[in-house]
Amino acid sequence: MNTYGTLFRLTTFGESHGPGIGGVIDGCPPNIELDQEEIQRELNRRRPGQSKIVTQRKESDCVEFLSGIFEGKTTGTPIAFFIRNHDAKSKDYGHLAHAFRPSHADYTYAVKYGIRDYRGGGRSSARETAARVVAGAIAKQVLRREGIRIWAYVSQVGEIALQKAWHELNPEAVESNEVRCPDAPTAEAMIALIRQVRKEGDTIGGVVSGVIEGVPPGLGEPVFDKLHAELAKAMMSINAVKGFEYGSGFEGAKMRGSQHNDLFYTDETGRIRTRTNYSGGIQGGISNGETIYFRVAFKPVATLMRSQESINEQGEKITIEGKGRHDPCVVPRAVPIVESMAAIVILDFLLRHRAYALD
Ligand SMILES: Cc1cc2nc3c(=O)[nH]c(=O)nc-3n(C[C@H](O)[C@H](O)[C@H](O)COP(=O)(O)O)c2cc1C
Ligand SMILES: C=C(O[C@@H]1CC(C(=O)O)=C[C@@H](OP(=O)(O)O)[C@H]1O)C(=O)O
Repeated sequence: MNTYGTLFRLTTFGESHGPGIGGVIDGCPPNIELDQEEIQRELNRRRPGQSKIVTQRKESDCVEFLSGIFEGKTTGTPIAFFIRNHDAKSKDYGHLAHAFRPSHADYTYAVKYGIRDYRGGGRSSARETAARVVAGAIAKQVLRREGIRIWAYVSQVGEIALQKAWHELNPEAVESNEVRCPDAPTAEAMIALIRQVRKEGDTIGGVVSGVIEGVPPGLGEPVFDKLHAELAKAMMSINAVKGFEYGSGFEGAKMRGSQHNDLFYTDETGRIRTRTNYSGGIQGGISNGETIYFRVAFKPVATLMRSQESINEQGEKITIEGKGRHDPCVVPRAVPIVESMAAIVILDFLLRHRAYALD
């Protein structure tokens, strides 16, 4: 479906080469003073054309709010918004009207619907994620009032992996370079690799790490809607995502219980804490009050600036030319998308948690 969330719900609409992209947020709490410039700043972090290592499509991505906000505050009614497309170059997609790009969504959309907007991949384009960033920026502002902070950063591009854990990093440094890795020497190496790959007409994958601090204990449902299950779904719903892990993740499979167990203690304020955090802040699908941290793996972008073998709608062998403006690596622009999806999930669970208490 085109809607996500239980109490804080986002519906998105639009295509990459249609008039624009937008959304409707239902269930946002009323009387929240919104900083609209901050929402625009978040969109600017995702915007195409923001640097030399991303797609060169030039969009201002200016968001226009149509409802749900009065005198700068949320009214509790649906918040509808629209972002107009200004720089779609649809002629770059003419050769794909009856052909399928390898590993994009052209074939699966054609087989599912029997009709597709081939221009820019239509609805399968990551342009849709602009709407998620608007909702995420609003959710983040609500969560900040609750002392919850969400941040993400690029921790890997190809084989270049940041060798520091989240707690050794300065979140303020994420925006200090165009790849969004908060460690300057690693960022430099990542940028050089993306430039090199782009020069070769190729693309490369990467990892975005996410951190959620200040989550109270008790968020999440115990069986199906486990907090980590919803985070996984939210992250896996982002274009080009191939993997999600939280806490010790796949590394945990190599460990023994005696190493992996997070031992409890009571701190000086009387709060129950754990000495280690292999659980990643979630036990039994419910937050335990420790920091939630996770990793999201993105594949290399499917559209290459070189020719590739493929087939057309008749199943005949063809060669697809590399054309248009594409990201050589998605992770620099995926950082605000990951933060946004995390914020939407956490706010939704916070509202669900509050619904348990009547006073
Ligand atoms: C921020 C971002 C930017 C992307 N840019 C491109 C792009 O320029 N070209 C492209 O072919 N795919 C791009 N993608 C990936 C496609 O949208 C994605 O591969 C496609 O929808 C097929 O879905 P799947 O890879 O999840 O199976 C991007 C993804 C993200 C998250
Ligand atoms: C437009 C955006 O990124 C696009 C994401 C995308 C894809 O296939 O996902 C392919 C390219 O689309 P187009 O060729 O139509 O410009 C990117 O530029 C955006 O993120 O706003």
